[in-house]
Parts: sequence; C-alpha cells; structure tokens
Amino acid sequence: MEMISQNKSFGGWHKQYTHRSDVLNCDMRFAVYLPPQASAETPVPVLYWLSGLTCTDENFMQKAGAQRIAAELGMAIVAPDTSPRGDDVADDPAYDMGKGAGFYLNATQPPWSSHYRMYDYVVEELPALIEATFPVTQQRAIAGHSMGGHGALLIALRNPQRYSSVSAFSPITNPMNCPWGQKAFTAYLGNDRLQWAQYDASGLMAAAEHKLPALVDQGMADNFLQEQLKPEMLEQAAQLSGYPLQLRRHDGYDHSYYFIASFIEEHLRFHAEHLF
Ligand SMILES: N[C@@H](CCC(=O)N[C@@H](CSC=O)C(=O)NCC(=O)O)C(=O)O
Repeated sequence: MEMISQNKSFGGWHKQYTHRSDVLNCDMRFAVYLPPQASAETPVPVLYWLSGLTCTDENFMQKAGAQRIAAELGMAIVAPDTSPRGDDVADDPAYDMGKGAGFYLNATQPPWSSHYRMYDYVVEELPALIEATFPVTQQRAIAGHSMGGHGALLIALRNPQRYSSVSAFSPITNPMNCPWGQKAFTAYLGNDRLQWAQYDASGLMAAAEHKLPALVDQGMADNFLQEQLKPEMLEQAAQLSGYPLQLRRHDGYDHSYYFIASFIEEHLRFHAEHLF
C-alpha cells in the first residue's frame, strides 16, 4: 500500500492510498479521513461512503464538507473508488456502465466478471485492510449517494451484523425496475432475475429480519427521481417488513453534492448515535 497524498483538515488528516486488490485483480485507490482523536490508544469507528456514477474517491471528500463534523465526533471516513480501474479492466463508453459504474455487485458475466467484484471489495477486503492499517475499531457504518446509496443499502441489508447503521442520499432503491439498474444488472449478472434480486434494496428490505437504523434523504427537484430512484418503492418495502426506515423528502434540492453538503452533518450525527 502506498500513500499518494495527505492534507491536514480540522486537526485530522485526509489521505489517499493506492493498493493491490486481490478481489478486484487490479490496483485501487481509496481515501481516508482520520479525525484528530484517532490513535493507537483511542481507535475510532469508521463510516464507509460509497459514491455514485462517474465518481472516484475524491468527489465526496472534496465536495460534501464532512471533515469538520467527523473531527468533532471522532469518526473516520473511508471512501473507496466506484469500480475497478486500470488499462486491462473492461469499460464502456456510457457513463452508467463499466469504469465508474461498478454498482457494488459481483459480476458473473464476461468481460466484467474478471474484475468487477465491488461487493466483496467493500464488504470484506477493504475493511480488513483499513482495520489492519489504521487506528480504527471494528465499529462500522455505511452510507452513499445514488448508485452508492443503492450500494450502502444493499450491503447493510445483506450484512446487518457488520454495520451499526445505514444512510443514503438519493439512492437507486429498486434497480430491478429502473433503467440504470436493468442495464447494469443485464450486463454484469445476465438475465437471471434471481441473481438480480440479491442486489435489489427494496426486495431485500421487504424481506429483512435483522433491522438496522436507516436514514434516507431525497431531494424533490432531483432530475432522476421518478425514472431511476423511486423512493416510494423503498418506503413500501419498509412498511412490508416493519423496517425502521426514516425517509425524508426535501423540496427544491437536486441530485448534486450541494444537496449532500446541506444534510451530511445530520447523517454523521445519526451514525454517531449508533456507532458509539
Ligand atoms: N450524466 C451525468 C451523470 C453523472 C452523475 O450525475 N453522477 C452523480 C451520481 S448519479 C448516480 O449514481 C455524481 O455523483 N456525480 C459526481 C459529482 O461530483 O457530482 C454525467 O455524466 O455527468
């Protein structure tokens, strides 16, 4: 693992690293924010942030303004990339397929299956590396935006024992029934809808038994709201299983990081309630 940048921020440190990923079979980059409290004597819990289509580890760290509150709360934040990277990794010219669009699943179909295993990377490999390297505890929360909101929800729903809480901004809630999800699932998973269902947040929430605190914020001026995101599907799923979902709608907010920056403090404080 190699550190490629570091910046002091609110008394803590924002750092970027590259490392070899055995799961993804390529070199990867991630970012970590370590608050001032983090030390071998006082390890801190970690919030994993999953970004959306076209993003890298940088979008959240540079635009969300999360570092001030993370420093106050004593919470580390880890932001992975959104797909495998490198010259030998399959890609597609469209922004919603291939690099930058890993959808946090394990692809089963060629040419994607040789690298696209973001589910295993985020659930297993990256936390193991983070916990072996930095002064952090095994207390974890997970959050994300759009495609990353979908990733955070499905990963928390499938691994409730690994996280204390989950939150999302503008998540894709029902990828089996929206154009972004159907395109990605067909390419990465083939036509078997039983495989698709393993990665559908609404289906997973409707059937959930072990329930985590869950917060979702959705802007009502979001261009993707009706065709791609469909928060009402997650709401219906939560009603079916009695899931403790807090879904908030905000007039006038769009899909951008201006929306995320407006409410990220509330998400960090929500996670802190359950992490500490
Ligand atoms: N057509 C756009 C689409 C890309 C986009 O809007 N990406 C969002 C996430 S959308 C769902 O996952 C994003 O977070 N963009 C990065 C940012 O910093 O705002 C395009 O190609 O630009």
